[in-house]
Amino acid sequence: MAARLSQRVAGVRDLTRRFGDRVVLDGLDLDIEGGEFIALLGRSGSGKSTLLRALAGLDRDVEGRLEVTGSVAVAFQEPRLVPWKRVGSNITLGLAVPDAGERARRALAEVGLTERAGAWPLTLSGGEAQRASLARALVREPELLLLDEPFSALDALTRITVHQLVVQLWTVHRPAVLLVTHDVDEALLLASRVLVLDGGRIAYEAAVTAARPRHRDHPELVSLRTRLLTVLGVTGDADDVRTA
Ligand SMILES: Nc1ncnc2c1ncn2[C@@H]1O[C@H](COP(=O)(O)OP(=O)(O)OP(=O)(O)O)[C@@H](O)[C@H]1O
Repeated sequence: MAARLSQRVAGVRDLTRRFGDRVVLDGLDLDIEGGEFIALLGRSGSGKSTLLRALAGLDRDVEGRLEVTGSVAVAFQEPRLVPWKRVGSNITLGLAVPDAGERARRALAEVGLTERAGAWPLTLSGGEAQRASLARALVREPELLLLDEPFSALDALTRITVHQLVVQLWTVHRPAVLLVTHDVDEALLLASRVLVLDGGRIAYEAAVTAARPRHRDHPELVSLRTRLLTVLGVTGDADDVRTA
């Protein structure tokens, strides 16, 4: 897929989402440029998944303007593989292109799952299932990849491996990425722009310019981490970077 840097793939203006009397998104504005890697932080219940669902076209009850110009793929916290289809068939489920099989083969190879193409989803480890979920998203060659806490259920070591994989896939394919996460360090290690959702709007944003692969002790990340924890209202041990 060709790089589509600097071309807007999504534009959101005055986006509002109410659930009964509760206003979760309150006139939110956001532009997503082609090829950028955004991490979206915010306290639990601040509306991160609600925004992601709106961008994915999964919520028709939002008010305001929402323009998504590129193709979109989503990966969720749980891999959501269909248990009665083998891994290879899961990757291309609903994909109506003539070269679906070849695309699936390539995508599985990219996430290191060639050997598991014929396996049943329930026999995969958590990390393998999440990699299959990434392959299913990639095979659609999205211009906007929406990731809703896809790493949060993984153990620490697997999470590091999958982080590296995501950066590698992003570097090669260059979709714009919107990653919802609770983890400030994850946001700083991966993203080129970090947003904080609060009060129904983007309350804070910062660019992250450090070269990848990044180390959490990089001075830019250290200073951004402190700022983000303050914005998120996290007090106490500064090493405790999970916000919920
Ligand atoms: N379908 C729904 N009906 C009623 N309320 C909802 C619905 N979906 C979300 N909400 C409410 O909207 C608020 C924001 O939810 P959302 O899942 O977007 O938050 P979040 O920031 O992703 O939270 P978390 O970090 O805990 O996953 C919550 O208070 C939630 O209860």
